[in-house]
Amino acid sequence: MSHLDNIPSTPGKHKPDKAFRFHSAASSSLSKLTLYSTLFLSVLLIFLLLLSSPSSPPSPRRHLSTGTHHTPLSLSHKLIHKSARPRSTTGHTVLVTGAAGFVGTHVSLALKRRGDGVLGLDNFNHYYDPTLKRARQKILEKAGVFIVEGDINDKVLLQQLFDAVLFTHVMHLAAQAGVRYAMQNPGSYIHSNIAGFVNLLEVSKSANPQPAIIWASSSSVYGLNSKVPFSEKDRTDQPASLYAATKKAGEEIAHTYNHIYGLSITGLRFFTVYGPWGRPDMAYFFFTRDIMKGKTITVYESPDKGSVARDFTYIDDIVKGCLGALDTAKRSTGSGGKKRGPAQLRIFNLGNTSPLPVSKLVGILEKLLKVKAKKKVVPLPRNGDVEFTHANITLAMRELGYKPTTDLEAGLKKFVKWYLSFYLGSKKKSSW
Ligand SMILES: O=C(O)[C@H]1O[C@H](OP(=O)(O)OP(=O)(O)OC[C@H]2O[C@@H](n3ccc(=O)[nH]c3=O)[C@H](O)[C@@H]2O)[C@H](O)[C@@H](O)[C@@H]1O
Repeated sequence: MSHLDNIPSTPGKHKPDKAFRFHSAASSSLSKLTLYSTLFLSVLLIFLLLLSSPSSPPSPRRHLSTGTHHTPLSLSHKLIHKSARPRSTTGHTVLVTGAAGFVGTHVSLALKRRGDGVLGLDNFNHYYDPTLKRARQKILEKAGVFIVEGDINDKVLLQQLFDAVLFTHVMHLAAQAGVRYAMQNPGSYIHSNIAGFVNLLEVSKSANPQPAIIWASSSSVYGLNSKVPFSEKDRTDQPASLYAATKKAGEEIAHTYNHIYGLSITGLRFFTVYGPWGRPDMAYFFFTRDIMKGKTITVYESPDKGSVARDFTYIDDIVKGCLGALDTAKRSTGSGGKKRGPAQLRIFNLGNTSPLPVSKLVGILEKLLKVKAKKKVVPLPRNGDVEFTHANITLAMRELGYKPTTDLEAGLKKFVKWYLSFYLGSKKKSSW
């Protein structure tokens, strides 16, 4: 018989035996004293805890963070409505996630400038220097775009935003970007690119009316394909990185939400986007920094000693593609979580159609910076990078009116001008 057999399954039904009753009588006054002291101390402790902890009001009343400071909801609401209000009744009302990111900032500005209402959302994470994100936020604030600081995984926050504003569109650009970083921090890709995306779609599908969704997929979904140029009809089932796998998963998830809930969804496969206010984790950006500092850069070459190549695409061209996708997006057909009919589901390549070797990128930077790069050429490591990318953009040209016009040299010239002015205070001012 184990000691557990003496413990009653239901409190109060246990009848103590004689020995137990004797022991109880002898120690009853001591037990009472201990009990009262414990009770008193517990009450005191709870009281002290209540006094010291900040009150955490229920979610609808909590404060929305505006980035640099916390603003009460009432004040945020004013800013939110002002930012999200289109200039005319024909304008769109767009939620831009990842608004303080590279593409997010450019797209938000373009939308606002042409008269659409834009509300930004960004978590200002530290994947790369957040001071750059804060600088982009300042530019957006000047243009009248307000960024709510928060994560796409925060369902309560998203719900608050959707309750406050009837978004016609969501431009979903928040993501964990970067191909190589996926080996260091795989969880962040699942968190943002899968869980965060699902969360956003959940809130969107329940909205009434549902917004149309335009979101950033990636050229990396073509993975190890060797047939070029990459067409939307090609297979995308051999990703070379976890990053690519999460973007591919996003495309399948988009299909599900379109199928079940009638959400109109357009995915855009961006091809190595570069330009002013770009991402410091990308090669063109840190090559510039390192060449300027006289630091050695590592240039990858393919196993056959050929150069690794990318279909580098300039940011202004990408912005036009994003706006084209938004303007041609049809309405979602569902409302309040119920599908009412088939809805639009699209996927487009947004590339430049003229891939160039990374060695060419380095050559252009050397010329623009007037500095000879210290190069170390190494075989492409197994780090998630693919050997080449090349977009077929026929579909985007036809459906979105997409037509890239900036070649790598012209685009890098604008980038270098911005870089020198932003980081070194060069007198040659960049456009914004
Ligand atoms: O097209 C895309 O979808 C992707 O484009 C970029 O990814 P990637 O093309 O790899 O851009 P970079 O990281 O800037 O690399 C550009 C080229 O430089 C090469 N590289 C990179 C780093 C390095 O140290 N040396 C080097 O030669 C890479 O192999 C690649 O060929 C972005 O980082 C991804 O977020 C995006 O999704």
